[in-house]
Amino acid sequence: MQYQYPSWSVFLFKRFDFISDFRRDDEELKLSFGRSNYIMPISKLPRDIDITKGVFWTDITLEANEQRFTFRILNRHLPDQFKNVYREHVTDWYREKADKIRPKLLKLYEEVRVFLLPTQYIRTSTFKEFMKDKQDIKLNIAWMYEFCSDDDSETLKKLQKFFEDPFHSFEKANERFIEVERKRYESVISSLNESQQKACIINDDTNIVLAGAGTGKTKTLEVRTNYLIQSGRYEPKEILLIAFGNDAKEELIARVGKPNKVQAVTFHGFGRAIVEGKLGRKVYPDEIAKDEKKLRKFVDDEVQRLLNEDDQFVDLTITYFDDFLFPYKNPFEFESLGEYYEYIKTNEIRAFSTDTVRSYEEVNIANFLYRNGIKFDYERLYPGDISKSGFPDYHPDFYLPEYDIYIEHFGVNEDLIAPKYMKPERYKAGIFKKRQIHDDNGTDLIETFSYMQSQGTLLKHLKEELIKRNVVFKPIPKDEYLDDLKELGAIRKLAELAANAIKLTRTMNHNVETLRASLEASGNMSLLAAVDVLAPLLNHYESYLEDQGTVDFNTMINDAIGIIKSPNFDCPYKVIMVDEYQDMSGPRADILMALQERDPELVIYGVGDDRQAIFRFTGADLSLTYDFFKEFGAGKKESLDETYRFNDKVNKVATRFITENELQNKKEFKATPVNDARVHIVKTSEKEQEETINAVIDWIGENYGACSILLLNRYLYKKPSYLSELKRNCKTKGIKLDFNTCHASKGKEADFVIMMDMEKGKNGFPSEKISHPLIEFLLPKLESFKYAEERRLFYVALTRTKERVFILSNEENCSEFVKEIRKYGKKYIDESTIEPSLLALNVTDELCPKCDTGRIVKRGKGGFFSTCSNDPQCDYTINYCKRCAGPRKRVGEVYVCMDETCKTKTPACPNCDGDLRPTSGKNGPYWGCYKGWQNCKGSQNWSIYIDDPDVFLEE
Ligand SMILES: Nc1ncnc2c1ncn2[C@@H]1O[C@H](COP(=O)(O)OP(=O)(O)OP(=O)(O)O)[C@@H](O)[C@H]1O
Repeated sequence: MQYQYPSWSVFLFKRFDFISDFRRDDEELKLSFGRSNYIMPISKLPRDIDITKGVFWTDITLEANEQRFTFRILNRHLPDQFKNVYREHVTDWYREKADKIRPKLLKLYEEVRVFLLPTQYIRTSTFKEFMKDKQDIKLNIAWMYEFCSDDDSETLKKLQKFFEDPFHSFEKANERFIEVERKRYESVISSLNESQQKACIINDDTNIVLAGAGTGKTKTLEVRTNYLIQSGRYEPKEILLIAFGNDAKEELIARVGKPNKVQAVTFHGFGRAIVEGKLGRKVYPDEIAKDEKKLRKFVDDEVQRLLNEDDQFVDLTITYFDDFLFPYKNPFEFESLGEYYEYIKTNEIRAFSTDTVRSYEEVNIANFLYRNGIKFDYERLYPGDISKSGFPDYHPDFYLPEYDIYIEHFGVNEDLIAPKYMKPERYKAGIFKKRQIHDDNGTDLIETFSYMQSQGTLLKHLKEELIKRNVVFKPIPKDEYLDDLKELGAIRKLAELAANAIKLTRTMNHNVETLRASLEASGNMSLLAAVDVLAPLLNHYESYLEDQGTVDFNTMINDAIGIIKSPNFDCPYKVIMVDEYQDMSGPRADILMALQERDPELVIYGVGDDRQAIFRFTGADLSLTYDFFKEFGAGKKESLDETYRFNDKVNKVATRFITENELQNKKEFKATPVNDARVHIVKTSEKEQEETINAVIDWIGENYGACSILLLNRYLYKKPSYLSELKRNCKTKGIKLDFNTCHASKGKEADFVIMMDMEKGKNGFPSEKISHPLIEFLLPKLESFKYAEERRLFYVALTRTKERVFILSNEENCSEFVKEIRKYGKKYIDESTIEPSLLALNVTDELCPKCDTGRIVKRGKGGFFSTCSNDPQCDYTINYCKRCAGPRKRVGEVYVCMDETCKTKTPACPNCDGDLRPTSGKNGPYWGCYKGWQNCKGSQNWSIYIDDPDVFLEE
């Protein structure tokens, strides 16, 4: 339709700017207004236009290509008609366009519909391939609906929705597929719950099922294997199951492999089979690669040989021990004196010549003096006058009797500030008092400081000071020093370290050169001394394997990767399923990646639990679980939501404990509710543990009858010597008792768990052993959360139970973990079902006021005095009233019992804080200090107290 002008208006064209022409020309609208011509692409124009009518004139606005064009016409010039004509031209254009596009879109919709049909699990790669040529499609097609039939409109709406978020539609399609499959294969998967069924059916390129203990991960693997075969998707020979250890493999074979005729292997076995397949002959892993003890012996023998025959190795070893005799930690890193004492005790930091040195730095000084043949006494009583100092007695750290020189080591920084837990103000005042004592008495004092140790100048400074005083250095011969190192156990530990480092260097695919290079690159220069000692041992190991014609697991895995990457390798598997995926290590993941690269169709499926990752010490890297998709490419993650093994009370304790570490999976699982607490802390002591285990077994026997018990220990060497007796005792009650380490208990379950030896320390739980910095360097990075790995191990141990866990707590040396779960309250933690042992009763809940972490332990038959549980490092003692064992306080020269009905007095030592006791000497009875054994000579005249009826006399 053309815009029709009124015939009379023509004359106006000559006087005003009027529309002289307005029509559509294919894709454009053409408008002549006044003397100007406008061409506007219809695709850029709005469907309608605005007109604003005035009394005589109408304003018409057109916008196209970001240009705005407004013109004014007389109302008589029929603006409405103009508007209609405009609308008609544009609508025609859209209609024609819709007619052209509609069939293409309907075809596209059909393609999408068929793609999303629930006939298969759509893999991420398939989805990406499908979307490859559709990435740029942005469907703005709402305008089309008016030109389509109702049916077509509905279809187009669905298509538009798909392109708004294709990934969502893809996920929905897979959900529909899962629903269809659940119904279709109900008979195959009905033993699983809903979340397990989902996890069973997913089949993306990469799949990870992460779930907590007892949620049926292995069961899901079992049923999934059956489902994949029953549904005809895969043949048994196309499926491979992989476990980490031999025990786990055997379990996988029994539960999953055999019933489905599917192969189950370990990673090492898999690598070996690939290598043997290629070579057409058997390869043999060497005994020293298979057996840790044999490797230790192998390395130990070589260390001994080198120390006897190779001077250069001897020098390297001695240099190594200058820095690494004991694991060093700066005293300022500790929170309390107790923590510092625990570090000394735990790491068995002691000097060659004496057992009593209190700090790491003092040990260093003692060993330096010893190595240089300088005689010394440690903490000998100072004989000079100390009366002005206010000290009851004074024991300088070191005294060199041949030279009459004293050495004091002060635990302070450059500003003479001690760590907080040392009461810095008092400590600083003490430094000045000690200096004053030496000044007053004219004795020679050498001072050393903590900050010197951190700066690496401690021994240099000491040496300079000693040389200034003409002290003669007579270094003990190397042989003698080596003997001392042997006696201290340091050479044995070096061989142990080397064996471990050789294993890890191989596992992590390092050699001496790459190790040195990465230490240098990361600025770990001090560790180069350790690598210098390691190098000849590692070379010996490698040439031994070569000479024997044998291999280790690292060779098998690396060779297997090489073969997989070679052109002729043909992988028979289409699905690889890994149990306990959280134990994955870098080289093992490399095998899977090499297979995946070879065949992009390969499905990788892992089931695991990040809470049960406890094998970092073998090279397992939890980041491979957290970053699963980053490593293997995009895929599907599922989790299981119900635990079948244990009740809600065990579940609550285990979940709360493990999720203290923010990084762990936070998911809560459903569990069967019970009313009472099912985690029991049983108070006992080291000496009474056997008795306590029997008490627990008796209680279980009486209350439950026939059942199974898993007795767990953090360490294999702590396996009870009386285990067979325990087993016999259990048998008579119809109870099956097994012993396991916590590590070996993974994957196992029993009605009851008894965790023995829960205590603090290097060989406690958590283990407070500081691992060597070289080992830490070789291992995958650990989260910074304190005891993260030990926490997971405790979680594994707790979650082996079906009914109850009994934690045997050595109260004299209480574990951090026990202290922590104690705080969960009576609803979850029970402490009264099993009676505490007698010695355990002596341990009070009171914390030591001196070191802050030890607990006060009542000692002596009547409990008349207490010590700190960090004894002997912490020397805190407190005496109670000798008559009633009540608290007392010092009043002048006597201690007075604060109990109003007792009020007994005990004479106090005038020289120290000890009690005086009736003593007989040459000249008859007198009051002598109890601390005579500590060289205190404090005494009082017998006659002073003898007539006072309140003074305690019995002894
Ligand atoms: N759907 C289910 N119904 C009943 N019992 C189940 C179900 N799923 C698993 N179980 C049972 O729960 C227990 C734990 O299962 P499974 O060993 O497969 O768990 P898991 O997750 O592998 O455990 P963990 O990680 O602690 O080794 C087994 O006794 C198993 O038979």
